[in-house]
Amino acid sequence: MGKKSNAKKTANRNVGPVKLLPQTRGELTAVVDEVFKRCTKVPPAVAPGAAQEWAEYLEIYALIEKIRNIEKDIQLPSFPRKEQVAPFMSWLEEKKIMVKGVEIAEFEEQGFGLQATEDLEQGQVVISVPCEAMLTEETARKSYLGSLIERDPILQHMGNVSLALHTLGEFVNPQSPWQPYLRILPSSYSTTLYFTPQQLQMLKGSPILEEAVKQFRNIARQYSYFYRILHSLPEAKSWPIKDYFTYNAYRWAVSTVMTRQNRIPCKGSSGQLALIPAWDMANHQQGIYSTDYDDEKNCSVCLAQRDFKAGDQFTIYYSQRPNTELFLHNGFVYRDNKNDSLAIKLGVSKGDQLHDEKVALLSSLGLPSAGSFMLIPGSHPISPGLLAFTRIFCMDKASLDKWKDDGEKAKGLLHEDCDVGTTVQDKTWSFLHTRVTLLARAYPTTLEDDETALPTSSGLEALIRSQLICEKIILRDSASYLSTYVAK
Ligand SMILES: C[S@@+](CC[C@H](N)C(=O)[O-])C[C@H]1O[C@@H](n2cnc3c(N)ncnc32)[C@H](O)[C@@H]1O
Repeated sequence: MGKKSNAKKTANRNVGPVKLLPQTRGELTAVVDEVFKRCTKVPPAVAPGAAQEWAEYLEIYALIEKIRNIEKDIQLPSFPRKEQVAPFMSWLEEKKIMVKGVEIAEFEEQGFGLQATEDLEQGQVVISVPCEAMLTEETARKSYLGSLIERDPILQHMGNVSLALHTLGEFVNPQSPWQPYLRILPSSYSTTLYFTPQQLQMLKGSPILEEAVKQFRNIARQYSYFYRILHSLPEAKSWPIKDYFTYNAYRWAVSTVMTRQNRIPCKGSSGQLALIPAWDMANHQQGIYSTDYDDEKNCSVCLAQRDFKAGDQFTIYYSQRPNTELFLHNGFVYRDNKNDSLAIKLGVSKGDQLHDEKVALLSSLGLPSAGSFMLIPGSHPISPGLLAFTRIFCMDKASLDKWKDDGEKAKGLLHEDCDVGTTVQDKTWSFLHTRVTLLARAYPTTLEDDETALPTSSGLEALIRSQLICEKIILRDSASYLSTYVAK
């Protein structure tokens, strides 16, 4: 949760990177090549099953562990986090970053955050950050990595990857103007990139598992791809990033960007990703979005989302993310998340005799023929999209004919009180009930197991248990809601 402090380590910014012996470098390059080969192989025509994906993940994980072991002496500079607060505050002034009425403080498992030093009124400007102080896709292009970013297809199209390399490139460059900002960042994260296979296995049953495996593979691929570039490109020889580019360093940079990035407007385009110093010290709380961009002054502005009393934690509202996304992209879970949901994967089979009719009716409602449909917390757990999909999925030819030609009438399928006839409706409830029951059974632990274990868990285990509890509560409430219809 962005919390790990490196307070016990001593600052070693004058220590240069450790050079590997030629033989060790050769050994490392061979393992990196193997990771690259495995992560870039053309996927088979038929998607591999979960068991095969897991087996491949374990193989790539073992190779990455080998790499981490060879690279273990090449460490990023580390700085005791608390000691960076004073220099960071001076740097904010120098860069004309305005921070009024809040200061940096520690908030247990949330890591660093902001604390109100005076009463703040809703709508009051608390932080404003000029664009020139941020790390952005544009500053990445202007940095020493610019020539690579200009011609590399991945860096051209993936702003987050280019920002991650830029962040690492500046962190290992003692001359970087962003040093006081980069030194105050967490040294480790709770994103799934830091999970062991045993910890990932605890997520069995959760839709997060498949996504986390994909994410791990993507980052392993990117690491091996950039390793090969940085060790073959002639101009990279003098780049500070080259000697520090390890799997651990890349994972850190990717997690930094993943957990802190924001999109800011950019003339003539849809915007660009940025790391916004000081604003990104605020933790998340359910509420209203209160970050704005002042085009005239070219700065990001953060307003108080509500009244805060002196001493309160000053929080912002990140976005409408369900916990599965907060878990995957931000490394935390928000209990009582009003925007929570749990995805059920459904699709109309190509072999279904009514496939074309069903797909046509689904698309008239803007629904896909296959994809993720949501269960939501609360008294009506079947989201409109899930309800309409399942109704159409369960229709026979006569029902489909009845609904197909009138787009307006078809919209009624999104509403629970719409009369679709008892046969279709009964099938719908029964299908959903069975599905929800099966999903709940796919987890190796029960809701009670996780609730009992949570108070004595800590770190990543506590994070995983919290997520499992949120998912299982949605499933439990959905099953109980559906059973009232199925029992009738
Ligand atoms: C933009 S940073 C906020 C500052 C961060 N806490 C730090 O120590 O630098 C976002 C990260 O803060 C943590 N965080 C934010 N809001 C949280 C919350 N409500 N509960 C737990 N962790 C939270 C998560 O680790 C998240 O990835």
